[in-house]
Amino acid sequence: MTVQETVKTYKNFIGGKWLSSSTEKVKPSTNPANKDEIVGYVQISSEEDVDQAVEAAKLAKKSWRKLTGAARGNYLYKAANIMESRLDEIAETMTREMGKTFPEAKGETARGIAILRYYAGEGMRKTGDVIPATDSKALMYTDRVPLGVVGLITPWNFPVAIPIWKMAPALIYGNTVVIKPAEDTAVTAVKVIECMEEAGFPAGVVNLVTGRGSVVGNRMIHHPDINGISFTGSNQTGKLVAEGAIARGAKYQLEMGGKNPIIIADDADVDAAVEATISGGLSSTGQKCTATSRVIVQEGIYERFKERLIARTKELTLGDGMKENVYMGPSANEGQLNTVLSYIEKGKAEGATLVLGGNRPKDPELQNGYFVEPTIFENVKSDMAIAQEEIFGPVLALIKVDTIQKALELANDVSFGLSASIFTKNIENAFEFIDEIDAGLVRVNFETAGVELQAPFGGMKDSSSGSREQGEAAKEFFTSIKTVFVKP
Ligand SMILES: NC(=O)C1=CN([C@@H]2O[C@H](COP(=O)(O)OP(=O)(O)OC[C@H]3O[C@@H](n4cnc5c(N)ncnc54)[C@H](O)[C@@H]3O)[C@@H](O)[C@H]2O)C=CC1
Ligand SMILES: O=C(O)CCC(=O)C(=O)O
Repeated sequence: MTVQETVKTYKNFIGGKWLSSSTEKVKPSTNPANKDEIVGYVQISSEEDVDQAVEAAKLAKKSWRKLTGAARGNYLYKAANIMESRLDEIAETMTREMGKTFPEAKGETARGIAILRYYAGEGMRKTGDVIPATDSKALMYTDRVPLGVVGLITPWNFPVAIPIWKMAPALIYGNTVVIKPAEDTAVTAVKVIECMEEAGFPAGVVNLVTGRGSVVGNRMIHHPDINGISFTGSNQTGKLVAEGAIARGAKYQLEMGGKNPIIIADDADVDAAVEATISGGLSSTGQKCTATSRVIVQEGIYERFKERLIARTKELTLGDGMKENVYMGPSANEGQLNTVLSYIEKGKAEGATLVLGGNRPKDPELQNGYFVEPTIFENVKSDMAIAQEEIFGPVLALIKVDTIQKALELANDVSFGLSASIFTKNIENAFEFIDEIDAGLVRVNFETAGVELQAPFGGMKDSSSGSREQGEAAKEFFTSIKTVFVKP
């Protein structure tokens, strides 16, 4: 391919060095708001590049593990400070690479910095317990030890937060890392790794290899020296990660899709419920695994809620996320746009009523990007594809119900179980919802999206492999427990 000289080429980071792939091939990472704009070129790496990165991580693991937690934490603190000094630049790269608005990208980068600091502090916290032994002279205790080399496969929808919420706990608990970011957001990932390089992490502790999932990701799944794999992305790829990891006895962790319900009870605060539905369903162009998509509304409030939702959604500005006052950017890539458009067609074909949007916008300024209008359907039945399958786009499906019991039943009538929310002033309804809902993240009078970095995050049913990320829960995946018995 012809490479534009003025656009920077970004390399892999292996064993503390920036290296071109053995394929000598690069690919452009483009702006979904303007597909002619190339943000940077990234390496199309080979299996050999992965092998080299794993070898570097293997070589580094002993001395990294031997450092104290506090010493490892200092590297994370330094990386956080460096990232903070580059916050706007990294956020701008994120907006240009995947389309979310600049304020959202800044918020996410700030979240990445906070995650680094949270786990830096974790280096000073306890790694085990003393347990009474049956022998009164013996000391019995547990200690958390690292897995060794961990492979991290990350998606494009949170190009800073997800890589960091996997890397930071992996590193603080003493693992070395090989990360493969999504191709669409590889430049942003490189910039995060640059901050870690500048923080002075020893060579081989952090390695980055960019490229195709089917090559780089696949090699990571099957590499005999990768002791654990943490993955976020589609259910389809998640299954491959699980199968490959089980086949060779490696530990794995999957965070996958969602089809998240919000229940609006008759007694809900309509304005608050509408704002939460918009924020949960349409911010980041609906491209969050925690995004709201099934909007289950009790009949007494239905018309008021619907009218207000439509009116507020009409006010949202669609456009290039770098422009001021834009609420919603484009879909992150052409495939994603086509997926969203095909679900809109399916919704119409299945008999749901389109009440807003449903098309690509007509604005001439938006013709060169992957834009789609915020879309609302009503008369949606729970078994329709738009109510069952993850769309990952700005599409809301309104389902009318007569009772809260019916709302709860429908909220659970889906194969996913990531997040769920209810808007109600009735405490009994709220607690019944908390009790009954099959979801890993449960909200009352708050949107379905957004996570707290210090709390466990993960889903039930098809949304995850059952493990939890973030907060203290990350320790479960990134460490093994040694039970020690010492007899003098
Ligand atoms: N849970 C979440 O946060 C996410 C969910 N998705 C869902 O997945 C759909 C498709 O998006 P994609 O980007 O195609 O997801 P994906 O699952 O293909 O990509 C996620 C990561 O897996 C890698 N990958 C792809 N194929 C692989 C393979 N054979 N072996 C190992 N790694 C592989 C990708 O390169 C990327 O780094 C979206 O429409 C959405 O429904 C996508 C991204 C994030
Ligand atoms: O809602 C969030 O902030 C995180 C969502 C998430 O983890 C994802 O979409 O992959």
